[in-house]
Amino acid sequence: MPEGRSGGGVSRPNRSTVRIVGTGLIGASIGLALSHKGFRVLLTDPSPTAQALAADLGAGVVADGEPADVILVAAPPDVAAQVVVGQLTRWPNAVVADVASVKERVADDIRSLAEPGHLRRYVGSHPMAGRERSGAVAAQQDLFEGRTWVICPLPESDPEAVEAVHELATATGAAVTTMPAAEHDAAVAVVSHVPQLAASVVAAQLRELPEDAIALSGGGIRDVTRIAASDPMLWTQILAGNAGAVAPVLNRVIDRLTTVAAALAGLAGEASADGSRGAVARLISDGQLGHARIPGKHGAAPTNYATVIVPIPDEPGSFARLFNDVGDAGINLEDLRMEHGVGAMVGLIELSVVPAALDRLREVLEEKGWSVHE
Ligand SMILES: NC(=O)C1=CN([C@@H]2O[C@H](COP(=O)(O)OP(=O)(O)OC[C@H]3O[C@@H](n4cnc5c(N)ncnc54)[C@H](O)[C@@H]3O)[C@@H](O)[C@H]2O)C=CC1
Ligand SMILES: O=C(O)C(=O)Cc1ccc(O)cc1
Repeated sequence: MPEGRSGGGVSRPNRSTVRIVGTGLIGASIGLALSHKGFRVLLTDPSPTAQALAADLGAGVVADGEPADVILVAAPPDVAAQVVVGQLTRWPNAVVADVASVKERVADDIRSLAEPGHLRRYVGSHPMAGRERSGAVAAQQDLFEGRTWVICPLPESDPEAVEAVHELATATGAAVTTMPAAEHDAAVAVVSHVPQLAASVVAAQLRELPEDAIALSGGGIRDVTRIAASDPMLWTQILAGNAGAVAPVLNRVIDRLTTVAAALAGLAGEASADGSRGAVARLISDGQLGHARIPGKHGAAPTNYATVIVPIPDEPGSFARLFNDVGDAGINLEDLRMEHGVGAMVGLIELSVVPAALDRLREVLEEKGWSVHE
């Protein structure tokens, strides 16, 4: 799509070569997925080590001077706009997209830095998949499989450019949805940014806990705090970049917690207890209703899977034996979780299947000598 050609005359770009700028967790994961699908992937990162590592892991090749049809900027949010503008300027025929977790701030910065004529080649985007770890070493080829990838075009974005980014996102296995940047930012404030703060504040309570208290940690605290292991630098940038949308949601959370804290103080005898149990129950019940709305795999309607818990010995080959036994019986595992047993060398594997497969799963496992718990 050469600069200066606009309107109906824009030709369909050749999308076979993709450049990824920023080869950390997300950049390298995209590179792995697209390389696997036969795209030629070029890698660029200001850190020579990050760039070489991504190439070594199979995310693409380092080829700085070679042009690409589409450039995906997977740099940290606070430099994303400036990197996008640099790429739009350096490669006048390329579509340029970013994958930053915040969209309105990045779009505003691009608009103020870029030449207006370049904006038609820019498309904002955000894969709703990630990990609590950084760098190419944590990259996964299937990271985007079945996850949502949001595209936030500018009003100026050329439909061909949007289509090019749509095609790449789809090639990673993601399901694409399109929405304005402001709507995206309001949504991720609730489904991603406040959850990060909630995980961090709960995990922070563990810092001073005595060893024998921390030893009681089970599935609940692990589930609620998994993303507390995230990178503080990245998350400071994300939260600062979406501060306007996050602050009001956080205030609503604080209001609800304040109500429950007052109710519990009442029940503890420090104040009036009238209505206290109702306030506590309302919060837990509203949480239940909200939780039930989280979509299932591949964005499908929420599904209640049936689960069994299987203790496995902490020794080489146990996992493989269990999975082979399930696989040989033709049973599809929908999900699995593992907890480490306390005080014994066992792991507790929670296997999730569709309810109709539960009896067969239980039967097969017992036949093969596994003990099975509900
Ligand atoms: N971590 C996550 O779970 C998700 C992150 N994102 C977004 O993806 C982007 C990248 O995040 P991660 O891969 O997690 O971070 P990361 O820290 O793993 O990788 C970032 C990479 O960008 C490079 N970089 C730094 N400055 C640069 C510059 N000026 N130009 C080009 N590259 C530069 C770094 O050397 C590093 O290799 C961020 O914008 C983030 O908001 C989107 C979805 C999920
Ligand atoms: O680890 C998880 O479950 C996540 O949800 C990670 C994540 C982090 C940042 C994003 O912008 C999108 C997804």
